[in-house]
Amino acid sequence: MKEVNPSHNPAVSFPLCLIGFGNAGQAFCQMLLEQHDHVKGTYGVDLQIVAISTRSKGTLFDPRGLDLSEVLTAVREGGRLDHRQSALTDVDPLGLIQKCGAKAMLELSTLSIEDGQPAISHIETAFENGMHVITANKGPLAWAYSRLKALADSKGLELLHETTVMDGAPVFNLAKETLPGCKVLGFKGILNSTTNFVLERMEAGDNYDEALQEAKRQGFAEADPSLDIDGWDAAAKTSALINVLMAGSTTPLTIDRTGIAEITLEDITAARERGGKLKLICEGILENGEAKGSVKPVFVSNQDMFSTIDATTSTLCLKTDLMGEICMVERQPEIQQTAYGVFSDTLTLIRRLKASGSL
Ligand SMILES: NC(=O)C1=CN([C@@H]2O[C@H](COP(=O)(O)OP(=O)(O)OC[C@H]3O[C@@H](n4cnc5c(N)ncnc54)[C@H](OP(=O)(O)O)[C@@H]3O)[C@@H](O)[C@H]2O)C=CC1
Ligand SMILES: N[C@@H](CC=O)C(=O)O
Repeated sequence: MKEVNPSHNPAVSFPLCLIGFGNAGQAFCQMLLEQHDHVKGTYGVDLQIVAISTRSKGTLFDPRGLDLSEVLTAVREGGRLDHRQSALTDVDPLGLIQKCGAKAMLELSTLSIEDGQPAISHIETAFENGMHVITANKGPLAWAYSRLKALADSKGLELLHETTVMDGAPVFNLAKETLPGCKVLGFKGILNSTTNFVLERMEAGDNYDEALQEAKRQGFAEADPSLDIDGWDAAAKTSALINVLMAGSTTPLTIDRTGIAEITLEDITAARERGGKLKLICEGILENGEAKGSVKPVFVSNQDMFSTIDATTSTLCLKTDLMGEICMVERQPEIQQTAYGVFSDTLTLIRRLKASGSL
């Protein structure tokens, strides 16, 4: 759909606050730099990042909007955000969310598998301060989705989270927006790029440690890659899918989880000799009316579509009551596809606000 700013009115300023400025935050800002004028021309909205918080690289706040090009150069060249002294602040993330005056807070901080914190508090504080929320961090969905969604609804605010599973591929949008009347009864997928990549490299005879280093270098491994290897990231995604699409109340701890740490070259060779591969499979099922999840390495035969899911590629098959099974494949995503997930949620938010007349 082509939407053009029809009124030729001056663009409406739309300030954003970023909590977290690592691989995803920086890639999103790069995309925003490139797409800013297009968004302004199409939607009549002037997207401005007014605040950025990190754990160790510094915090920035400028209500007039930060110069993204300068910020990106500073962090890439010096590893810190101190490009302009006047924008530097030492306020903590919650204080920054309270004072920044943004219309939306983007939660792009590190996954915390034990409890989803402090990202859950960041989101609650944003809602308490009248901000919409976009999260790439799956912890809050895995630990507190129904509570956060209820809070958002009670305040007439949006909670958007497309990036949490399969980056920018429209997984949640597919189920929520394009399959009216359909119930999701279960799902099966390969949802963790790092483990899929490492297993494939091991199949090719490469060294496990080198494969993991490469996943870190390319920016898709978690800050603590044991969260990928031990199946925790996949468990958080499985939990998020169950909680959002199947009205479940799981956490990563209630997902039946086995990672790939124990898989040996002998296991991989044995799978090849049996005519297949080992893949880390995520599943959600309904058992006696209760939604349950599992993550485990499974033998997949070479005739199975899942055996073609190579490198960082991921896939998800949804089992529905009225539309049978629908599968989506995200072919070899890079960090740009993560950035697109956040960018697409930003546009979804703008479109919804415009449609409801609140922008
Ligand atoms: N990378 C990917 O391909 C994808 C990532 N995701 C999710 O997106 C999120 C971000 O990922 P990514 O950018 O790769 O992760 P990074 O580790 O590269 O970046 C995380 C950022 O969050 C900051 N941070 C951590 N804790 C806090 C805190 N308490 N307060 C403020 N800032 C904090 C870090 O600060 P500092 O810079 O000082 O370390 C860093 O800037 C994660 O939750 C991840 O699971 C989702 C889909 C794909
Ligand atoms: N660490 C994750 C990144 C995206 O969620 C992965 O490897 O899939």
